[in-house]
Amino acid sequence: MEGVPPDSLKQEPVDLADFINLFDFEQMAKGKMTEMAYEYVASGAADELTVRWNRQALDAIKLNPTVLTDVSQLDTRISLFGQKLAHPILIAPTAYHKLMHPEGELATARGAGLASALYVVSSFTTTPLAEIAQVATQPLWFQVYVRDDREFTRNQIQEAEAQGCQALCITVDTPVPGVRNREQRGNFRLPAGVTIPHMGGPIVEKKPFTWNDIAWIQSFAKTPVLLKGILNPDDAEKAVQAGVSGIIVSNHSGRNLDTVPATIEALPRIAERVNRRIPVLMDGGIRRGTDVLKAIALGANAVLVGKPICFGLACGGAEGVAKVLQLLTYEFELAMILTGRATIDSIDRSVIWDSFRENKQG
Ligand SMILES: Cc1cc2nc3c(=O)[nH]c(=O)nc-3n(C[C@H](O)[C@H](O)[C@H](O)COP(=O)(O)O)c2cc1C
Ligand SMILES: CC(C)CC(=O)C(=O)O
Repeated sequence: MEGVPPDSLKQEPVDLADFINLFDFEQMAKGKMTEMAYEYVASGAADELTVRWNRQALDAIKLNPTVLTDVSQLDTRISLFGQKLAHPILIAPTAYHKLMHPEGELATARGAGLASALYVVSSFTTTPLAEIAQVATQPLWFQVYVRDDREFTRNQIQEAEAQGCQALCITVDTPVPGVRNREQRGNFRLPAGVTIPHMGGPIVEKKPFTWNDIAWIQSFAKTPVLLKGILNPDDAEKAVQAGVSGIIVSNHSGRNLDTVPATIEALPRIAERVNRRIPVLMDGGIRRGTDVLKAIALGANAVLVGKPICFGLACGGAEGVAKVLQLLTYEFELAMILTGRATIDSIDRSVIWDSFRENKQG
């Protein structure tokens, strides 16, 4: 697959009306991407146990609806760091969008605009931020992979802020990439002509990446700093103490350290520890409107979606990305109506069926 130009992607048009849920996109994307690109996106680390657990744990949670409440004024809006968002579903940072569609990140940004979604641009973007910013109509945030070279990192962050990115997500769960057997078997290589203008090169260093680096970034960052990839409540507490603006509970879609728990399992104890001092976001396996509702009920202020966006992009460019987000927001609205929750604030723990109590009462 080495040297495959992006225009070799199979770009016959598909009818997006055929897609009725997020799982449909993965099926279709398989036929639309090179095998190397598909394996890169679809795979997880090692035995992919955490990939499976992300979904299984969400599926295992039951809902406890309230009937006959007035949901005529449904309101999905949220506010994060003073930024007003139409709904709590964000585009997670994912690398190399030109592997998925010739228009790459430009199509993603247009799709985000069509679906009123905030887009977190990966530092492995294959399109310069300056070009993405020109087509974006919704807020952009920037995800940062911190390199050993501090000057490089400082310039990368300052450039992102200069291009209008409104927050920084520092990824803390990838000092080195995980054991990615499927990626190895697929002999992953960036095709000729596809570049990563904000990264300079792959993550090769075994970094002494610590809380000192976070303090250093905070010393010059002008926008809110979030830590992406927190699973341990003690780390969440350290993040609050370090004065970061927010955290993202994430296991990187099970792509880094296999056998860590599902994010929906880690979320409640992290939310409890943080106790609303800073926003807590979450990603990993969100595919259904009910998943969004469950995450918010268990303490998330917002969720991010990764793989389905990549598959939507592969299937239909900007419209594919938009369709993924529109299906998910629509399902989320239905979940709110059907559980009797008219606002995001009203989605609390009481919407989760308490199986434990049920068992005790026999
Ligand atoms: C193909 C792919 C590329 C990714 N690239 C990045 C990246 O560049 N930076 C990052 O912080 N996370 C990256 N992630 C992780 C996502 O930001 C996010 O944590 C995860 O995909 C969410 O889970 P989901 O895909 O099950 O929705 C990537 C994930 C995928 C699937
Ligand atoms: C280049 C990779 C490290 C990007 C990433 O985070 C991923 O593939 O999960």
